[in-house]
Amino acid sequence: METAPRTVPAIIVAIDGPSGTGKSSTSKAVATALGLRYLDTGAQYRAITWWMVENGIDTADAEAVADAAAKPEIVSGTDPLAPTITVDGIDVSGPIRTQEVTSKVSAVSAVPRVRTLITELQRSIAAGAEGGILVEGRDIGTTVLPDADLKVFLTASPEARAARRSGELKGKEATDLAATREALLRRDAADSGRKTSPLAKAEDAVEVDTSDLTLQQVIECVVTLVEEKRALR
Ligand SMILES: Nc1ncnc2c1ncn2[C@@H]1O[C@H](COP(=O)(O)OP(=O)(O)O)[C@@H](O)[C@H]1O
Ligand SMILES: Nc1ccn([C@H]2C[C@H](O)[C@@H](COP(=O)(O)OP(=O)(O)O)O2)c(=O)n1
Repeated sequence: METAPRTVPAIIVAIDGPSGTGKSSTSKAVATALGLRYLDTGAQYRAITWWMVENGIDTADAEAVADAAAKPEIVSGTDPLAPTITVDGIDVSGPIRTQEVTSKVSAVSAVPRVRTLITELQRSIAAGAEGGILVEGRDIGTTVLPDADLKVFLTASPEARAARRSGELKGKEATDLAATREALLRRDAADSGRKTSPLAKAEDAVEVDTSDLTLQQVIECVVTLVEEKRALR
C-alpha cells in the first residue's frame, strides 16, 4: 500500500517590536535564508496613511479616516528579496518612508476601522502563503496571528534605536539624534497606548534584546528559533 507523502505544514512566524529594533532587516534575512514569504505590516499602515495624506483627509480626524479607510487598494508583494507595496497600482515604497507619513502613521493606525481592514488583509496573505511566512509588525503575535508557530519580540534601548534610525536618515532628512530619539519615543507611546491592538509582547513570545547584538547575531538567533520549531513538527 502506498503511503501519502508527509507534508510539513507551512510555518508561521510573528516578529513584533518597536521601531528600530531590527524587525525589517532581520525578518527579510531570516525569510530569505529559510525560504519563507515575508510581510511588512508597517508598510501597509504607512501605505494607507500615505493615501489619506494624498487625498487631503485630515489624519487627526478619526471619523474621516474611518470613513475613507476602505477606499484604497493596498497590495503587498511578499518576496523577501524584493518586497513591494502598491496603493491603487501605484508603487509607494519610497513615499511611505517620508517624515510626514512617519509622523502621521500612529494616528491613522489607531483607528479601529483601519485596523480591522488591514488585519483582514494580513490574515488572508498569511493564509495564502503555501511555504510559510514571516510577518513583522506590532500586534502580529497578539492579534493578527495569535496561533503563529513562533513569536519573537525584539527590543533595544532607545539610544541604540535612535542611533540606527539616525544613521539611515543621514543625507536625506533631519539627522539630529536627540530629535530622532524623541520622535521614536513619541511613536512608541502612541503605538503602545492605543486602545485597539496596541504594540505589545505576546505572553508566549521569545524576547530578544538587540541593543548589544550585531544584525548578523540577531538573524542567527531567529534562524535557530525557527529551526528548533520546525524540528518539533
Ligand atoms: N542589531 C543591529 N545592530 C546594528 N544595526 C542594526 C541592527 N538591527 C538593525 N540595524 C539597523 O537599524 C536600522 C533599523 O532597522 P530595521 O530593521 O528597519 O528596524 P525596524 O524594522 O524594527 O524599525 C537599519 O538601518 C538596520 O540596518
Ligand atoms: N502591525 C503593525 C505595524 C505597524 N503599525 C503602525 C505603528 C507604527 O508606528 C507604524 C509604522 O510601522 P513600521 O514598522 O514601518 O515602523 P518602523 O519601520 O519600525 O519605524 O505602523 C501598527 O500599528 N501595527
